Amino acid sequence: MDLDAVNSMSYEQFLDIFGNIIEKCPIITAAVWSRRPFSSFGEVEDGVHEFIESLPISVEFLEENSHKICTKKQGKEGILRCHPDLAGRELTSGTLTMESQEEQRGAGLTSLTSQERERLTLLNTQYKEKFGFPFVICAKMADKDKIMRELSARLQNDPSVELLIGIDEVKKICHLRIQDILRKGSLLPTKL
Ligand SMILES: NC(=O)N[C@H]1NC(=O)NC1=O
Repeated sequence: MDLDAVNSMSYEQFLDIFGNIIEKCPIITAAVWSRRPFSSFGEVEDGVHEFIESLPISVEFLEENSHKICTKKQGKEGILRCHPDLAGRELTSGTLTMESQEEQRGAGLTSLTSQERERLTLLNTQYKEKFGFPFVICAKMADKDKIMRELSARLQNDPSVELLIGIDEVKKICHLRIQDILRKGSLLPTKL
């Protein structure tokens, strides 16, 4: 299978293969299909990035009777909220997506000591209480020690900064998931 094969896929086939390149957000893949024909696999990724970037993040202040009313626009946060906690409930209950299961296993999160699991759970809870979305990091580019360190450090960030870091991590996860699909399906990219 090559780029021509991908370009000739129905949207159902495209979704079957690329539907989870952004965790539990097949709507993004479904939208990107409209951009065919792709002239490189990088264009699939560009389509994903553009979709994500088009989602709002800003906090708007409206004036009403001289009172400021804050209306949050939460598109990008929604993408982060589709991600499971690292070493969280879904890992324990076996309900992670195949991709996430593999990524978390690779980072050593399936073989934590009970002390490590407790610490990670505590940090994840503190993070979600502060930011309102889960801590997201590209697990394939980390190991359990790096994940703990980053989680502690990122807890200190400002919410607006943390949102951007989280979205950057989502893009890294997406890149590696596409690479994985290409490798497993012998879809070798000519330029990515
Ligand atoms: N919370 C979080 O970072 N989740 C993820 N990271 C990753 O690499 N795969 C995930 O599911």
